[in-house]
Amino acid sequence: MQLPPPLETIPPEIASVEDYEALARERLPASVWAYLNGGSADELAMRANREALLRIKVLPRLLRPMQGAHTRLTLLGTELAHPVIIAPTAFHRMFHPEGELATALGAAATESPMVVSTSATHTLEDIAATSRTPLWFQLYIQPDREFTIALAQRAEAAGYKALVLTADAPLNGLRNREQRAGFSLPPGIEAVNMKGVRAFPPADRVFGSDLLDRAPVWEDIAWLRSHTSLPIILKGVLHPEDAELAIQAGASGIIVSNHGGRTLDIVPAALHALPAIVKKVAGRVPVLMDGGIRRGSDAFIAIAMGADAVLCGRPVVHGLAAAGAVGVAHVLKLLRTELEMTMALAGCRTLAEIRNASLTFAP
Ligand SMILES: Cc1cc2nc3c(=O)[nH]c(=O)nc-3n(C[C@H](O)[C@H](O)[C@H](O)COP(=O)(O)O)c2cc1C
Ligand SMILES: CC(C)CC(=O)C(=O)O
Repeated sequence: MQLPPPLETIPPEIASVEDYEALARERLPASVWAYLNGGSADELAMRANREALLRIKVLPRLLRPMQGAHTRLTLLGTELAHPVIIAPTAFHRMFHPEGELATALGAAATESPMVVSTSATHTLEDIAATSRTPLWFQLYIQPDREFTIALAQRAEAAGYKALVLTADAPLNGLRNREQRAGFSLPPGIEAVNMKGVRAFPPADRVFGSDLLDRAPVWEDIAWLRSHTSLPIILKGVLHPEDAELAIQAGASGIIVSNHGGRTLDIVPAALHALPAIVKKVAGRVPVLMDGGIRRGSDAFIAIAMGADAVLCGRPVVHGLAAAGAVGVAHVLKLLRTELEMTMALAGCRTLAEIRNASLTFAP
């Protein structure tokens, strides 16, 4: 697959993460862009993620001491320099020739943990060998359960620190934008870690298809736990009762997410679902959130509403498409710096102090 050369240096007028969007778009075929930036159906859930964040305002506190300010946190026993994590996104070689290896280098430059997708385009072992930051492996439980276990065990052997079990996509959402743009995977782009999986041919129906009949259920979490010692983080939780079931099933963490608005389109913004889940979980396991994080101040708001950390999806891929590892590093650096500036201007010395920040709603 031929892409125009990535930028070698970052133009000085690139001031914010969203400036990367235009640079990425120029470098990608229209159908690939539709896959990357689209949501499902009418893209209501995707837009809701942004709108929810834009409506929250922070009442800053004045004249507070800031000596020793930092963004460190400990998550599942690992100390992290900051709370911005790379969300799992599929097929990085479709956006840049070096694919996930470039993303992992960018992550290392900014001490950002990375969640590697089941549908990565480099082997999970090669990504681990390149990485210098904590890696988590995102797992889709496959209809072929034996294959799923083998994949999870490969991730454990390669040094991944957790499994992120994505539960909100037993089927792909209705990807109307992709359909209209005629998206299909370009030649040479494949989910290499899935080689050898027992294939179930695509069905022309939803109900009664093998995919749905073999879709994962709650019992699969206990089954997965019996085959791995890695902590399992459940991704895609929006209902507080599902957060409770996840904890009962032995999950070590929860990601509140609507999959960036790419699965069911009639769900709330992840941010709106967050407070009830935080209340239900009551500190028993970490609660993370993704969807619409485009500024360090968005991370601040999510943390003020109870998230322990956030994940960022599309902007990282925009950075990758525009400028490879350098672009990824720059996107993450912008988010980190903006988070620190927001904390400084709001009078919060630590992430714990953000929790007590006073929030209000935009009129
Ligand atoms: C191009 C793309 C590919 C994605 N692939 C995966 C995936 O393989 N596994 C997964 O759990 N989530 C996947 N997601 C969802 C992200 O992990 C994340 O939930 C979402 O992108 C967060 O929203 P944001 O893009 O607004 O930051 C993907 C998202 C995008 C945009
Ligand atoms: C391979 C896909 C199922 C990846 C995904 O989760 C997405 O595109 O949102």
